[in-house]
Amino acid sequence: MDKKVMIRREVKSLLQKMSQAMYRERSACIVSQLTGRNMWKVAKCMGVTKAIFPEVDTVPLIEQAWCDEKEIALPRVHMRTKTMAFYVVTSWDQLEETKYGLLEPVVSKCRRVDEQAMDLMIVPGVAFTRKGDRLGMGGGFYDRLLPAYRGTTVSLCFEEQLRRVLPTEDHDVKIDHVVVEGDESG
Ligand SMILES: Nc1nc2c(c(=O)[nH]1)N(C=O)[C@@H](CNc1ccc(C(=O)N[C@@H](CCC(=O)O)C(=O)O)cc1)CN2
Ligand SMILES: Nc1ncnc2c1ncn2[C@@H]1O[C@H](COP(=O)(O)OP(=O)(O)OP(=O)(O)O)[C@@H](O)[C@H]1O
Repeated sequence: MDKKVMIRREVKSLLQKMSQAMYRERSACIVSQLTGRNMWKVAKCMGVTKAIFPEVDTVPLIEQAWCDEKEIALPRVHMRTKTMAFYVVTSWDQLEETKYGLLEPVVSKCRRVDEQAMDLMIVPGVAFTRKGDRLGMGGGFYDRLLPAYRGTTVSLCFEEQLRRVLPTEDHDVKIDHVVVEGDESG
């Protein structure tokens, strides 16, 4: 079996054991590690996805951003071109479930924001290394987006998602910071 497919399965089955309550609690803890850091404090406009299990839950992150009066933008994917466009979201009713099981902005209710205008991109993934290698869901969306992006990138990582090594390809873009569960926040 393809190595990437195998790792995605492994990580999912490791995290599947977690209860919903635990998932929320552990995610909130990782999010607070991020919000304690300088990169969060200085960020004015951030890109983030509505997480899908086993990704770290981003609900507390989105609500903290609203609290802190930071702009938060979510992507809408274009499957045919494998590209994404980001829209500033200010309340949950601006999101809708789309055909890929994602929760995405309703274009008519939100303002489009260019990726160049964002200063912190929270990049989703299934597995990471401390060096910033990332294995995603497999669309290659972020590998296409990130070369043109100039701001900081960060990913949120449960212990079970951390790997010593991951298979990499030439097009893969490294993440600047991986916030690993349980690490000292600096
Ligand atoms: N929570 C979350 N949202 C995210 C991402 C993510 O990793 N996590 N993405 C990160 O990139 C983008 C969406 N990535 C996706 C990747 C694959 C498929 C998917 O369903 N693929 C099908 C084939 C679809 C097709 O080509 O027609 C499949 O794998 O069977 C959907 C979304 C944007 N939103
Ligand atoms: N910059 C790129 N240009 C063209 N094709 C790309 C690029 N990046 C990735 N791809 C293609 O997209 C597919 C998925 O790539 P990959 O497995 O690296 O995705 P991923 O990083 O796991 O997913 P995602 O970025 O959506 O979270 C592969 O077929 C890959 O060749």
